[in-house]
Amino acid sequence: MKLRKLEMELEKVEGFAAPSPALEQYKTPATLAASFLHLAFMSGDIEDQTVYDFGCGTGILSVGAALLGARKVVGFDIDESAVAVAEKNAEAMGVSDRVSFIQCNISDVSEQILSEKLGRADTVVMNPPFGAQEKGNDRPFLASAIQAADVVYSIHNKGSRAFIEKFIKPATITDCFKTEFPIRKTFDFHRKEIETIDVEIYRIETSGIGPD
Ligand SMILES: C[S@@+](CC[C@H](N)C(=O)[O-])C[C@H]1O[C@@H](n2cnc3c(N)ncnc32)[C@H](O)[C@@H]1O
Repeated sequence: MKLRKLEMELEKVEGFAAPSPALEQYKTPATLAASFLHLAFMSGDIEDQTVYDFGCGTGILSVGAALLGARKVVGFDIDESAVAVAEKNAEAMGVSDRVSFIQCNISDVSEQILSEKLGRADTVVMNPPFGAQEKGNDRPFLASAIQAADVVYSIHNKGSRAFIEKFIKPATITDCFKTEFPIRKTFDFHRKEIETIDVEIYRIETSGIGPD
């Protein structure tokens, strides 16, 4: 599927009914979600692959991965109500045969892999909390992602490279793409209708690190 078509499809994905600031529930805009997934697709990390979406929210990245030909997609989110919307989105977008969702804390995913409930994926895609509400909220996402798949795509605040490089060792960053994230006014503390922040998309190779 071409980038523009994917973007148009992802515009149809419903967002959070009552977003939580503590969980940093910002839906990734369709333009950014489409270009993020397209990057992964062009590197051969989506089509025919098993893809996990960490902090899936209402499922925009899960649905997009399925539209780009992922064999199987599993989205994980701590918020039951977000998972319920994600399930409806997958159904409405005609991909529910290949996409499922699990309500859990992301820190518990490697335990589930260890207990073989899940197994490892080929690729993790994620737009984790940036730690704007509580510093370090992105850490459990990175820690679980490098255990869960061979390749990880993750969106972070501009200037995160040194921290990520150190945190994920012995996994390595293979690519970093700079882009913008337009965040619509979602919470009372947001002053502008749209606040655009500079972000970086990282591609990480884990060389098969798995749960200990
Ligand atoms: C920035 S939103 C991204 C949502 C969605 N992936 C998207 O791209 O639109 C981050 C998501 O992480 C989820 N989240 C936050 N902390 C979590 C945790 N400890 N375990 C699982 N999910 C968590 C939130 O509920 C939220 O849906």
